[in-house]
Amino acid sequence: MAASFTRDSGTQTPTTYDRFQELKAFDDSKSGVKGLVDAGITKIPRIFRRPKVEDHDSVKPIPTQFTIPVVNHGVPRSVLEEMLAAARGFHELPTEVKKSYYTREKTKKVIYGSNFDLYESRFANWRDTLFCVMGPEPLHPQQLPLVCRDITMEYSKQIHKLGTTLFKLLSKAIGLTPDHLIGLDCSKGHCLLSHYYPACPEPELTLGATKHSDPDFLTILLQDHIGGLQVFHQNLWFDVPLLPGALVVNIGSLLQLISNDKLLSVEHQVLANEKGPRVSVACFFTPHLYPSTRIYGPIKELLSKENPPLYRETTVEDFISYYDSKGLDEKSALAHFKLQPSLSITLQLPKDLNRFAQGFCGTEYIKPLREMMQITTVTMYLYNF
Ligand SMILES: O=C(O)CCC(=O)C(=O)O
Ligand SMILES: [Fe+2]
Repeated sequence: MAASFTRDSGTQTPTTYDRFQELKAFDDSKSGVKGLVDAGITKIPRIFRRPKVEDHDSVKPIPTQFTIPVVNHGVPRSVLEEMLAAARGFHELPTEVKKSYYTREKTKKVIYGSNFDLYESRFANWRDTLFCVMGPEPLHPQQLPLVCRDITMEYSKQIHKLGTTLFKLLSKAIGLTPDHLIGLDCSKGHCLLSHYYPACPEPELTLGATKHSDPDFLTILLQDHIGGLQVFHQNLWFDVPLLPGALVVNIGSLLQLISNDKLLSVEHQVLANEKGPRVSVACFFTPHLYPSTRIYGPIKELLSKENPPLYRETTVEDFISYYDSKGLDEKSALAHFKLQPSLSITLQLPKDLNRFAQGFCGTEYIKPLREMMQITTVTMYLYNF
């Protein structure tokens, strides 16, 4: 029995409850957050309650100097509208139909679920998702639910083309040849996540999506007219303005890593809302959808004496499993891959080697030192005089 401890949001009163059992009951229902809303709940279950944080209150409208650049994307408006309608159509199918796609098995290409990190996260998000792996192996259309089949294939094709163009522009923007990022397989794998954020009876107590940066190269996001997407910039939350027909493009943390911080990923969250449902469709360009032996690290052509590597190299598997192990949490996973300057410490040891033997300089000493200074490498010079 995994009883855990939580704080009753708003009241600071500690309460204990069997969180695991509640998560499992929700998971076993296979009907997602929409199932709860359809059942007529008027209070959100405890598993969705977020701990109180201050930055939630500091939402500011975007000042003029933070306007988001707008460019022509070339995807017909009708394709965007049909994709949103079909995503909504799927989530509004009878639960019995959706259940056949409900799984936590990550190897499936079409997955309906709620909170991929349900058992790892500190609180569950108020949203359900249909996840479809679209490339590099073309998905067989028959695997898609009929209600969104044709438009998903078309949308995927158009967005993949747009993504390829963006990778060429981004390569040039950071001083590489146009095909450099594509040569690193940045556009090779892509998936679509059709999110559904049902109307929430207590929106201020939870979130549609917890603060995170996307663990991919690039995300192209289509959202409907409801709003709620916010980006974290200079320690403040900013609403992403709703621009009908626009697609939001976010740099993911893997592109930040390989560009050695020339391109920065953006932390974002989605507020829960009373007026939903809100629908969005995110396209992730990511290498974790197919077997890859590539090692990703800062691109050599971007490095110099003045620009040393800021991140260590990683396999795709390690990168994704680190994200998966901690869920869509509020800490940046990229910090885990950051190289820390190594530090040399000179210790003058007393002649009496007994002190050494007693652990003056043993692991008991080094471990807290590492933690305190957050360093990964300690070089020690031992003197004996
Ligand atoms: O629904 C949105 O606007 C954002 C979705 C998102 O952040 C994601 O899929 O990673
Ligand atoms: Fe995201």
